[in-house]
Amino acid sequence: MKGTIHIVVLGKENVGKTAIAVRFLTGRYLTEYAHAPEMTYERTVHVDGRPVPLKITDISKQNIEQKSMNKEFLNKVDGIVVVYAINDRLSFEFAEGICNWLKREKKPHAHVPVVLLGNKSDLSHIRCVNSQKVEDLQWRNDSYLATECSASTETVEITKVFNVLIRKILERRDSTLRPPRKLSQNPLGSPKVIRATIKRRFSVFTRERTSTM
Ligand SMILES: Nc1nc2c(ncn2[C@@H]2O[C@H](COP(=O)(O)OP(=O)(O)OP(=O)(O)O)[C@@H](O)[C@H]2O)c(=O)[nH]1
Repeated sequence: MKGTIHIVVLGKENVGKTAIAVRFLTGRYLTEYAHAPEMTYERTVHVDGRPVPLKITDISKQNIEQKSMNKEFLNKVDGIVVVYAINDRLSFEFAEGICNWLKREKKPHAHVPVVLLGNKSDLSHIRCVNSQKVEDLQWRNDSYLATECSASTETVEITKVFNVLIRKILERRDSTLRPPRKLSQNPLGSPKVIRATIKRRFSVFTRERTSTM
């Protein structure tokens, strides 16, 4: 569909990538999900009352490694969610590895926003990754955000995260579509500015002349 936003969800196996995508798109949690190297879901969602055609691709670990060879991959995505589970240290290290890879590879696409999302926050009693949660969901460096959620217990937090990401993508897209600002007809500026500049220049001569008298 024209104007479709494409978000990819990356991360180690079993961290809840499918659960997060399904939770956001349907509001439901199913406990067991089919394990596939790559799943794509398409749906129109509404953000701030605006209909947004959305495609979410959930990519498994072995497929990410293949994708990293593919230089075209980042050209085609609008936003990235990197998921780890807060009770799985290795999944966090894997997610960090993806973020570092993205930093290196996406240099020409530095505007692609990335969310680092710690899932399974309902398992905080067996947490082994420090909390990354930020209540206000503020972007760092304008294109990076880290927070946590639980696909098993609630929809609100996941919806917030995706909405913040979609808003950021739309903002970027709208600003590139906006026509360039009209430059002033006169390269020197408006008549008022020109008059003020001339007056300033002449006042120097007047002062110099009076001081020699
Ligand atoms: N406690 C808890 N379990 C979760 C949560 N999200 C997902 N799970 C469970 O974690 C397991 C893996 O979830 P998936 O969504 O299949 O994970 P995935 O990352 O897509 O896994 P792959 O398809 O193997 O890459 C399932 O048994 C889910 O029920 C969560 O927020 N809390």
